[in-house]
Amino acid sequence: MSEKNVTDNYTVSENGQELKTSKTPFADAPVVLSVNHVGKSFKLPTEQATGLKQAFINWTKGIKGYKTQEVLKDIDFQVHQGEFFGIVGRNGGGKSTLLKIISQIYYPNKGSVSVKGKLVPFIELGVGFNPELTGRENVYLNGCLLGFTTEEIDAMYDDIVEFAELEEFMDQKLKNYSSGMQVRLAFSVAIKAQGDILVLDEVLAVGDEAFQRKCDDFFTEVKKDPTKTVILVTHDMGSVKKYCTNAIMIQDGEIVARGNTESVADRYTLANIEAEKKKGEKAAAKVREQGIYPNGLNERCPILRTYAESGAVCKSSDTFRFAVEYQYDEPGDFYLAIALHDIRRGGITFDTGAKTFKMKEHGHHTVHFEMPLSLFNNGEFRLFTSLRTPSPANPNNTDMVAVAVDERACTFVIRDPRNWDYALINNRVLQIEPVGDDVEITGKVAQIEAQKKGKIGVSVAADDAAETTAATDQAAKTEGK
Ligand SMILES: Nc1ncnc2c1ncn2[C@@H]1O[C@H](COP(=O)(O)OP(=O)(O)OP(=O)(O)O)[C@@H](O)[C@H]1O
Repeated sequence: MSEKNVTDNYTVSENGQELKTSKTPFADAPVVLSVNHVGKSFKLPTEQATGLKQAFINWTKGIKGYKTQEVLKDIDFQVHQGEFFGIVGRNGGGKSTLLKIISQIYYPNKGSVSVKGKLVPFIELGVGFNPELTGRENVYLNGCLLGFTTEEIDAMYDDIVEFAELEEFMDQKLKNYSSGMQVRLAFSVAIKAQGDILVLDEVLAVGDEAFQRKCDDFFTEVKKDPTKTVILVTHDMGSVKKYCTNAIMIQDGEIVARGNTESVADRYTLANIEAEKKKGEKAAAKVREQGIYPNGLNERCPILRTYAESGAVCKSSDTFRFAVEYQYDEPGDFYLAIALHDIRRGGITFDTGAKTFKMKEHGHHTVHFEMPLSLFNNGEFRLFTSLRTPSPANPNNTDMVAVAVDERACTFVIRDPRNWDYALINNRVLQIEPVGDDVEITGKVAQIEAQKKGKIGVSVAADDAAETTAATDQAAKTEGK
């Protein structure tokens, strides 16, 4: 794996292959967090000695009674002032451990961390809060633990309470708060405290929809402030792309991708898809060996899974190829129906219909399909396949025998710099035409039109993907919420 100095260039590298490099706009800002070759391991107990005699026997046999788990291996990166820095990775990769080391909750076994400025962590709920104290007392206690003076907390108190929307509850004991209210208070203290570096584990930043919207607005604002630095651990690639200026991906305690947020997000999505595929293969093997049927399958159809045969991160110009593996031994007609689910927006975007694909082969078989993606804007999609037989009561209808869900469904994403993110269908394939002469088509759509008519030979630049009017932006924002 080759990596460039993140202070000068963004680099995503995997198996020695550089994916993308560009100059970071924060390269000239001072470094506020430096994580230098950090390593961390934990001792996990294996055999416990029940007494001195056993301890002695274990010692003579060289049995230590614990094994060492290396959770972080040589983590090395820097964060500049003003950056919104994302840390992504699959479960158990070591992200929380890294945040705890950055926040001085854990010490590293090797390497060092240096922080310039006041660092405010929000990584473990309940730390610094006492259920027996009131909301007001807890704000002061927590502020004090974060290193603020009483005068400083006085100055930010109203802001914290207003953001948490807990004005009427501040004199109640924390133990009487709902869990959502506790999260809101803790989160508000963290983000409204006048720190320089905010360290956030996004998993904790939950709340109702209205509160999430406020957090969303806060992130958008803080991103514009060149004096504030945010370190965010998240599993949501939408947040990474929306807020982060730079990101790393941690896998098995190592940085496997760093830099450009798009590339890091794609790397993470691919890792998830790969892991899902492996789980699907394992489950299929288990069915064959042990006759255990996973969710959606049964003894009539013990195998049904859909998997990508082309890359799972696609462009609009790609044709997505996928396969469906099934086992069905009963005589008679049977069909495959395929539905396309839009993960981000919800809902079924497309359905082949129950009787479109009649299968010719019984037994254990794999069939292959392809689907052009030219219609869609950027998004995340999932293909669900069901195996169906004609309904005995009405042969025009079908009954579902089995359905491929969970890791047996197939996920793919469309990421194309020419596309917009918020609308489903791209404006190279669908346009609304004005009737009459009182509307002029301008901007990107006019360029596409002119291109189609052969008036201009240039292609639409990637930057145009960002071109949108304030009105449509607002509409999309409202829709998204
Ligand atoms: N105090 C501890 N003692 C022993 N093992 C620990 C401790 N803290 C973390 N681990 C182990 O370290 C590994 C990484 O955990 P960590 O919580 O850092 O991962 P993560 O990437 O944050 O995961 P997630 O996305 O699920 O939050 C796990 O195997 C976990 O069991």
